[in-house]
Amino acid sequence: MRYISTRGTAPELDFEEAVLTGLARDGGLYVPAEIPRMSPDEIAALAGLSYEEVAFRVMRPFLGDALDDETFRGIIARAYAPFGHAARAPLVQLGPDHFLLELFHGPTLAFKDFAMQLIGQLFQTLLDRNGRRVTIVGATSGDTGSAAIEAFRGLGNVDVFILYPHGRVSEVQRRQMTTPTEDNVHAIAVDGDFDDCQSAVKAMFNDMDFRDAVSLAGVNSINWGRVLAQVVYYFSAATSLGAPHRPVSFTVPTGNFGDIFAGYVARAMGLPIERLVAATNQNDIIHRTLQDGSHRKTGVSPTISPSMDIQVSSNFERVLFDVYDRDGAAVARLMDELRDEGGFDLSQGALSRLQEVFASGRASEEETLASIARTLETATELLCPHSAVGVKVGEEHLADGVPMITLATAHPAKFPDAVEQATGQRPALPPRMADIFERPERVTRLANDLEAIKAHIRGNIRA
Ligand SMILES: Cc1ncc(COP(=O)(O)O)c(C=O)c1O
Ligand SMILES: N[C@@H](CCOP(=O)(O)O)C(=O)O
Repeated sequence: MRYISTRGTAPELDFEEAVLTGLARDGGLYVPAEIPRMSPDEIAALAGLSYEEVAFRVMRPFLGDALDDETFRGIIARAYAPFGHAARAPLVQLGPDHFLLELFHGPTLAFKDFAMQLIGQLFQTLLDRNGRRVTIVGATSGDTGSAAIEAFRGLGNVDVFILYPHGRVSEVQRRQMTTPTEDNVHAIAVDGDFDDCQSAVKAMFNDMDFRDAVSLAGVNSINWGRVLAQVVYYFSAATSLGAPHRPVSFTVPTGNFGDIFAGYVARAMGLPIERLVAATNQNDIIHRTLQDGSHRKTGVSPTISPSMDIQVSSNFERVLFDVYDRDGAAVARLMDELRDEGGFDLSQGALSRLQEVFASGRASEEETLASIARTLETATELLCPHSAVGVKVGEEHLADGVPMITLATAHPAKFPDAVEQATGQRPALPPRMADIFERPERVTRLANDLEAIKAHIRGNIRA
């Protein structure tokens, strides 16, 4: 299995190098040279299997000879053992054709744990066997950072630095990043928004001296391994509702486009997905783009679903690569336009190809609060604001006879203020996290200044 860059000029890599490398050296994102397909019989055989077995069968074809089967099964088993639900990703019914896929039963209560727990185990195995160490630098709007810190805390050959936008994550999210005591993990509060943090991370990858000097690695969805691990729950959910014998649709609360891109990969592998619906909050660049092909940044505005407060959706580049016939030079031109002019227009052909697969919708702040309240009343399900955006948009895309599965991406207790505002109920954290508000915090606040951030990282890597 070979991996190629969406900008066409970086070296092709195998699975191990693609995962450890992160951003391609031409600034692009790695994708498989070809997506492996599963036959209808292979997909049907997944129904009723454990989540871990589905994970093994779905991900195995992407690994090539990077790991033997026994080692990979061990990685999967350790990754999902800490989850608080036997099904890992249970489905609950919201209405006759509407289902909710609960992805918040992992250690940090967000869907990020599905991939990050796996990546943590994968990195340990690959680094130990090669005697390597890396510096992970990540950007977060709240959930990726806490999941990464949880997955890598205490590891001897990994230092982790997480950049989050100061004042723009929930208190629980912040404390999940600032209260771990291990000296290999570092939270950095940046005076900026998530796009600034992500842009700093990409700039560090594009600075070859810095990149090589610190052995930079990435665990944002820049990393192909992150996307791959998220493909699995599309298969587990769809097969439990009758796929491949009947198609299903998914609605995905969307920010950086990583989660919905995983659904796109599942579809390309042969899973019969009729529609992938991107649900955005008022930071709606993806919704606007899918409506009329105009992809324009407008600046990030803070919302009650802060993890989706994103306007530069990193993984959109991966789908552009496909709808531009895998022409890396064309993708590089679009990305240059986005950087230099703040946006670009899709060709009519590219837009039509996107619209064959994707639909979209948005939710205002009021609609998000109403969605939380309504879902509690009609289905006794307490939603986080991101999942509420998804449910509102999912409801608008119900089609007779095709089950709609909306992804519930975080636990409501991570966003208690919004949930209380909508319902009067303040959701409790699980007992193991109950003392998070008493633990001391450790965080460095920095200006949105690339050189200052790099200097801080260099100065805090363990010898
Ligand atoms: C709770 C939650 N929902 C939705 C999203 C959006 O997912 P993606 O960035 O993969 O589009 C995020 C952030 O990634 C998140 O943390
Ligand atoms: N919403 C994310 C943003 C970055 O996520 P990634 O999945 O693209 O790495 C977050 O919570 O940090």
